[in-house]
Amino acid sequence: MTDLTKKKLAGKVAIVTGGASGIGEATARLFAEHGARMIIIADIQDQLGQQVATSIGSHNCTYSRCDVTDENQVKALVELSIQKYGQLDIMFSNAGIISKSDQSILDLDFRQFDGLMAVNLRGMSACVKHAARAMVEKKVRGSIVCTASVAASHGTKRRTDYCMSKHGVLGLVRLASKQLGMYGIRVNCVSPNGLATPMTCEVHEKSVEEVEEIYEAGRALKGAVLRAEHVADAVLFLASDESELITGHDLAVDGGFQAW
Ligand SMILES: NC(=O)c1ccc[n+]([C@@H]2O[C@H](COP(=O)([O-])OP(=O)(O)OC[C@H]3O[C@@H](n4cnc5c(N)ncnc54)[C@H](O)[C@@H]3O)[C@@H](O)[C@H]2O)c1
Repeated sequence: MTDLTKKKLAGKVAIVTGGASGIGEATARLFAEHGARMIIIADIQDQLGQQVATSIGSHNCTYSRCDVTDENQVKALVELSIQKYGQLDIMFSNAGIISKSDQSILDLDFRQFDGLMAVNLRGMSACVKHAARAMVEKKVRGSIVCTASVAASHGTKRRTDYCMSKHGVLGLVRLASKQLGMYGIRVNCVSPNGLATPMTCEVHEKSVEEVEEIYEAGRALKGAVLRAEHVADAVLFLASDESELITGHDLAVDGGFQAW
């Protein structure tokens, strides 16, 4: 019989990139509720990241500055996990950005494109690479979860660079799941459609309520608001042993956005 009181991440060590805010913060909090031994919040917002870590508790959460665009910083982050906490069981590679300007392919600005790709695709690839290397070396049957988006599998009328970057994340997840399966390492992603986080409120220049209204219109499922906690639930499932046989999967958390 399933033990409903069992903590799903008991004893696990996890890294959450972009953990100072939004989906990453909600996930770090949920990982702590589910008994993770240590959660390392990695971000570039030092004050916020430290605040989140302190509010979760210094016994099971810490903040470490890491700019995911710099491979050496990602490598050092993973080494910190191994040196201080003995292993790395879960990498939630979630840090991401969205461009302010709403360019189409006709006016694609490659400076902006390069800046976004450096975080959303190169940064994510560095996190998968170094987490996987540590897991292979330590013979840990780890779980790597990336944050993709509904824009990973659909074309968009706007946000050209973002859409391309998230298609790349889906490719990364699929190929890494094939390549790392022989080591017992699983690689999956979650794909939310729009929700109100600091990132989307800033880009739309609108309040939380206004942003929620914009995205709600695109969903089949009415009467529920998509929040970061819903995405965190999906990440927890993919990070935990409950999804032991699931790899290479893109789990949509979109209220039926992709159902047509
Ligand atoms: N909010 C949405 O509607 C939505 C939908 C689909 C996918 N996503 C994805 O969810 C992820 C999290 O976004 P969010 O909505 O929670 O936004 P957010 O802005 O609240 O959180 C993103 C975090 O990533 C951090 N970050 C940015 N650049 C970084 C870097 N170079 N190195 C380390 N950390 C960095 C930020 O400081 C921030 O704390 C992103 O990958 C985003 O693309 C968001």
